[in-house]
Amino acid sequence: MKIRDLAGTNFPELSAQLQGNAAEIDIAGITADSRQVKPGDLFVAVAGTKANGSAYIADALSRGAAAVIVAEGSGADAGAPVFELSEPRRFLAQAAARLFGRQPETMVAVTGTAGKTSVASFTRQIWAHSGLAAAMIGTTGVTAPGRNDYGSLTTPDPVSLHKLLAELADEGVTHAAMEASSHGLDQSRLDGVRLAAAAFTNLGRDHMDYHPTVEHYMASKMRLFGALLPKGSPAVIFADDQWSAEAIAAARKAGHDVRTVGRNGDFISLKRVEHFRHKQSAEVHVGDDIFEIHVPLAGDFQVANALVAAGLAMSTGIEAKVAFSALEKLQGASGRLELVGQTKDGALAYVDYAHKPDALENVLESVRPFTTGRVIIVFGCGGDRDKGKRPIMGQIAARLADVVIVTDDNPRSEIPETIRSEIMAGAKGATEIADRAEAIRTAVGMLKAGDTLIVAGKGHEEGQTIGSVTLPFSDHAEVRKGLGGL
Ligand SMILES: CC(=O)N[C@H]1[C@@H](OP(=O)(O)OP(=O)(O)OC[C@H]2O[C@@H](n3ccc(=O)[nH]c3=O)[C@H](O)[C@@H]2O)O[C@H](CO)[C@@H](O)[C@@H]1O[C@H](C)C(=O)N[C@@H](C)C(=O)N[C@H](CCC(=O)O)C(=O)O
Ligand SMILES: Nc1ncnc2c1ncn2[C@@H]1O[C@H](COP(=O)(O)OP(=O)(O)OP(=O)(O)O)[C@@H](O)[C@H]1O
Ligand SMILES: N[C@H](CCC[C@H](N)C(=O)O)C(=O)O
Ligand SMILES: [Mg+2]
Repeated sequence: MKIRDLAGTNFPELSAQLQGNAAEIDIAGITADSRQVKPGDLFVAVAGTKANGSAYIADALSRGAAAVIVAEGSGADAGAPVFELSEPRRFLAQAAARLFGRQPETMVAVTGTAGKTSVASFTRQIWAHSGLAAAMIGTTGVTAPGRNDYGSLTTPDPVSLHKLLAELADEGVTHAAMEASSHGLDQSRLDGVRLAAAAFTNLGRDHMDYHPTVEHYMASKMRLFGALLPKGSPAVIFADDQWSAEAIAAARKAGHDVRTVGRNGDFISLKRVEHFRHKQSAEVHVGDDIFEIHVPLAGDFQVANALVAAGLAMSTGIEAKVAFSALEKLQGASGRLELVGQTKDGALAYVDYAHKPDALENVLESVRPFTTGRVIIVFGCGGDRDKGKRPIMGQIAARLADVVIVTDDNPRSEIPETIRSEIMAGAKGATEIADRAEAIRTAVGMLKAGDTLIVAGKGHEEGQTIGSVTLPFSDHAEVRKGLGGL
């Protein structure tokens, strides 16, 4: 594709720089990583958290880059076609969309602190139940007919994303639900994706290592409505969160068709919920129609996630009745309050992905009503991530669980003892067991009739990252091993 076609009408500042032969430069591919440049590629130099791509222009050119885009004011002149743009990240995403040129026809995205993976997965399942070829892209990777690929980021980088979307479209996938992380939104990873609808679940403390303030965090999430969703499209918003009003205001300001769900919702209005051990039933109203819905999953929050997913499916043409009947067969996303097994006398062992305060609080509160014995929790906090959440999570665990075991969860480059001691500072009476396998073994060994164990923080993850090495590790496997002897 010619560089002038990549610039299109969206980037007049680039078109203006493409004088004479420059406009005719052929672009074979695109990348923001100089190490990935192949002859004929366009290298887009972006400023990151660790490095600045503009330091790698010479590297990109030496590998055969046909042209380079840099941030305004970088003033790079390496004797090659180098063009300046005010928003190179936005260009990267839009240009990747143009180069790959196709995506599943109907795409939706969901943002929020907790529930994104679950909502994306449930939306895919509702579509699939309706006979559509549907995919989801998120923390657990890519799930589509004939595909179950592990992915490293919740929201992939734009070049990988558009390559993937083109592949999915070629495989016949017509519907795709994706997670929009705040990093992804802030870094314009989703710019260029054509969205039919978008959703917001909730906002709580997360990623405070990346966002300077909670307002910045919320504003990043609201880019989904303000910058990405085409004006007038359905914006499905969970109405019972303390940040719902803000999300509704942002979506209205952007001119969207706001559809609220939940107890305070007017699109899907939740009237009554009954929680059982492994499922919940609820009465919901949609206009004048009344439905009884059944969600075969534990955790109060799963009803909220199911309503957001139903709202998204209904916003893409699925009938309410069909969406709600699909909920009865929902499978939870891997490692989201997932019942892994039980002891002979019926104590339950769950694996969960709560790795932030609100999620931990929610999950502990969710299991209390059906726990006649003790609630036992095993968890840790990741290294190189928000340090402030550690004592808060310690306090929540100490307040809501009867037995707390603090252990390691991806210490990465930090000293594991330090992370644990920061959690322990808030967790009065907790026990510290560094080795996660031993911590799980110990907790499973404690289980008596009526108890519930939650191993939180890693969910679907299959490794433990210590330093820069990731060793194979699975909470599921360790829980099963422990239960094997009981
Ligand atoms: C903090 C963060 O989000 N970093 C992401 C970001 O990297 P960055 O732009 O900061 O990169 P950088 O290392 O500073 O380098 C700047 C630029 O120089 C380039 N470079 C660098 C070296 C070189 O030799 N040549 C070169 O061209 C890099 O390719 C990059 O384009 O963009 C990269 C490409 O898109 C991501 O891989 C990278 O994710 C890192 C690995 C990461 O851990 N991200 C996590 C925190 C994340 O994004 N998480 C969210 C939320 C998770 C959730 O809660 O669900 C997610 O969506 O996964
Ligand atoms: N609607 C919700 N409200 C509060 N907590 C929730 C909600 N949904 C899920 N959780 C909790 O958060 C954990 C992660 O859920 P899920 O993976 O669906 O969210 P996510 O937004 O994708 O998270 P992440 O950003 O880590 O990928 C669950 O294991 C559960 O503990
Ligand atoms: N996407 C999140 C997941 C954290 C999961 C937890 N196990 C940890 O390592 O902190 C992150 O990378 O911050
Ligand atoms: Mg997720």
